[in-house]
Amino acid sequence: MTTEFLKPLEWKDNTLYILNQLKLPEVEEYNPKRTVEEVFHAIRDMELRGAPLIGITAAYGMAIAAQHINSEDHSEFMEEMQKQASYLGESRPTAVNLFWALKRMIAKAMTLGEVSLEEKRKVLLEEAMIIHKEDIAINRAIGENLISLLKEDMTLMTHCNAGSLATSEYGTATAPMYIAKELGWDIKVYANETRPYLQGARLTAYELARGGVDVTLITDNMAGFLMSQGKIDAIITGADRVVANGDTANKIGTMSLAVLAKYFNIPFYVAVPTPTIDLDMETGKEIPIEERGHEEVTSWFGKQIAPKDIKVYNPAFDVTPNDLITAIVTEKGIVYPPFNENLKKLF
Ligand SMILES: CSC[C@H]1O[C@H](OP(=O)(O)O)[C@H](O)[C@@H]1O
Repeated sequence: MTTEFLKPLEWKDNTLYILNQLKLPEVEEYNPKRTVEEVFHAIRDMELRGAPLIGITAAYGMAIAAQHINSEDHSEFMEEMQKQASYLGESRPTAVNLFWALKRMIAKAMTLGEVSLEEKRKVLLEEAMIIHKEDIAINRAIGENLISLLKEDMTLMTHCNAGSLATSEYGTATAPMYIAKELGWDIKVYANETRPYLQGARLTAYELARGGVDVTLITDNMAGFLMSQGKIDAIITGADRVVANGDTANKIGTMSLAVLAKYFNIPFYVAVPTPTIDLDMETGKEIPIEERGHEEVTSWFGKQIAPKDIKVYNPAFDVTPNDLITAIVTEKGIVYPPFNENLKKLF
């Protein structure tokens, strides 16, 4: 039996509708985004989030940008498209998928010098839809590659949300979990709540339970204790940027899990589509780490949970050193160390 997934976005009636993840799990509300500014704020304010989904949304944002350009002159068209791409590129710095999608849309636009403005708009919308459709196939392939590393009765742990609410359909880290369920395997999953935005509690627990996967929610500080009890067979996370030597940026707390996994000798897998791999960066030291507002730590939806003016440090990501990663699983195959030699073979 196949899984029915929540759609984090939908292009309908020439409008981009985005599921507002800030309201999940209580409310499933889709909001229309008709301007580049609206798309920018949806990404920046995390109405939607997740590296691949950010890329897909930015691609639709560039299609929307084209609809607001009225010049038939190609150089004027490209100048405005570049401007909008730079603007969207300022929304969030860590997930390389954003920049990958923007570059791909600009490259497509550059090939359209000889066609009408109307045709440019049509082709760019089609390109965004292709990027979206490709992501669905990529995630299924990641799941099929990753499940070959698992056994039917395993207990897994995942961090943050790298599921259908961060991508399309199967997700990346969650892809083998959904496929295992479809195969009738007895896979159990522990989802870490993932402070401060609570992607695990609000999104992963929600989507896996909704999809019929056996999921248990824990707070982040329980992860090590579970591992010490021998209850975790493997840890699977997503990623926001994997660089040439395999160092991996992902949600804050991921690196701590990888250290614990090493200590307790538990396999640590990173599930990632190739657009999340950035070979232009040699090591994780180069990855820009987004810092977000203090209010995400001191309150939650208006409920003050810390002193209002307390000093706060709120990095949204950390970088897991490549030597803590067992394998990086992509749609093109499973990559083992030495990552600085093996990742580039994917391209
Ligand atoms: C497959 S999603 C990748 C990645 O994105 C999430 O970050 P955020 O929720 O801040 O966009 C998280 O790090 C996921 O693992």
